[in-house]
Amino acid sequence: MSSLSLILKPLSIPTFISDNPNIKTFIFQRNIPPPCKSHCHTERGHQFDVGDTFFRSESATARDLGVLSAALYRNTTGSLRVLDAMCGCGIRSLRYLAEAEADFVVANDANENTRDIILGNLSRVASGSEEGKRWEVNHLPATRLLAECYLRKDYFDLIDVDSFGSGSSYLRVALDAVKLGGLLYITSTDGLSSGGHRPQQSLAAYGAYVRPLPYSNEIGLRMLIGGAVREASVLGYHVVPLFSYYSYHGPVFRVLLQVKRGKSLSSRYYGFISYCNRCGNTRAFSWNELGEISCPCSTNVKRSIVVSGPLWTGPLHSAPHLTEMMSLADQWGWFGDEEGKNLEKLLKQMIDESDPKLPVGYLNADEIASRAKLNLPPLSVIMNSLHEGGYAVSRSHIAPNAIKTDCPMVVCVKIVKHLQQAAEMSSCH
Ligand SMILES: C[S@@+](CC[C@H](N)C(=O)[O-])C[C@H]1O[C@@H](n2cnc3c(N)ncnc32)[C@H](O)[C@@H]1O
Repeated sequence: MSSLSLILKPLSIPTFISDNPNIKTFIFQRNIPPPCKSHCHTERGHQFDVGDTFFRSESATARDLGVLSAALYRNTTGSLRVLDAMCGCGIRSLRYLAEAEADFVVANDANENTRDIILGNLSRVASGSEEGKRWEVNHLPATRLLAECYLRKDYFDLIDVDSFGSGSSYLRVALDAVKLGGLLYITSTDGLSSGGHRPQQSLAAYGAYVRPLPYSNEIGLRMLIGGAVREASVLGYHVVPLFSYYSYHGPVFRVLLQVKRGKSLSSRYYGFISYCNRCGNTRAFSWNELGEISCPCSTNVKRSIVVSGPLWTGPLHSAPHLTEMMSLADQWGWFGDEEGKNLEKLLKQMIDESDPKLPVGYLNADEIASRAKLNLPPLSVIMNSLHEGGYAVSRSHIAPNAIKTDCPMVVCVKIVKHLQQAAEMSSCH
């Protein structure tokens, strides 16, 4: 220990910050949370330092969703070991420890320069210390860390992979290292592939040939889940999406999957999606029907139908899981402020989207308007009419200016025209 730190020892001033590594060690050994040093942020009441690490405050919602699910998992199973494979400044690890009360968290980031920032932030969790073995910090490439965990049979309840790009190269190793019944929180930021602009890339990453469809951001989620379904199936597992979340900041596609024993490559929820440019009809179908793709409206199938797949065609969320997330967030008092209201709205929309009658995709208001050749009334008015007509309908959390419905586009266009006529007639009277 340096003479300087010896001099400072009796003072043990928590507000003292020094670049001298000996003094820093002294502070950590006493488990006194050092104050935030630079680039301070606060999220859900936790103050933390981001330094020069990669951090986006816009990802707070994705972190909220992960923490709620982790806490629910812990409440159900009684334990929670988390591997935060790409932790940046360690904010997720901190929140899994403090809010979800994880028993143990591995905070990993390949970039060694993040170490001091992560250590500083995790030491803010009152009962945590590296020595106390409630958390540890690593700097390995995520694939290597996950493979080593698997080889040691050190399985985790929750593996969070907050990667850049398609994220597909982490799927197999993450599936290997997660417990059966455990959770995988995976990411893609590959908006070009979901838009259908790089079908070769989506084929390489997820085994799905994706072409441009009007609900590309939902396709991004289905592509990611489909890739996980395929990888899980190789290992004899299947995955169930507990929620799927799209954020236009990035864009970022995030999916929380529960991993279970038994294969799931059945045609029920894994197949192809076709969209007819002529009538706007979307259809999900299995590989058995690949030879007979058609649309009732179409005379020239080849020209007017776009097909993508294979992808996940099943539910994007589990409504019971989302309902539990809602009540936990409410119990934690999260819905009080502006940010909380947005989260509450998001969870409600996701629950509405989980109606099993709702098909794949959504109808964009602009597309309905251009097919009807008129300005649309508010979406809430259209949704009421669709409800009255006996159709299932909800908003989409993915596209604010769209609706999900089992009403075919042609019928929807007729309803909109009818609404317009009714509005014109009532204005004449
Ligand atoms: C999107 S950021 C993580 C943000 C963080 N999870 C959060 O919520 O603030 C991705 C992080 O992964 C790290 N990274 C990139 N490639 C990696 C790899 N192959 N293995 C582990 N970490 C990696 C980067 O250094 C970066 O900090």
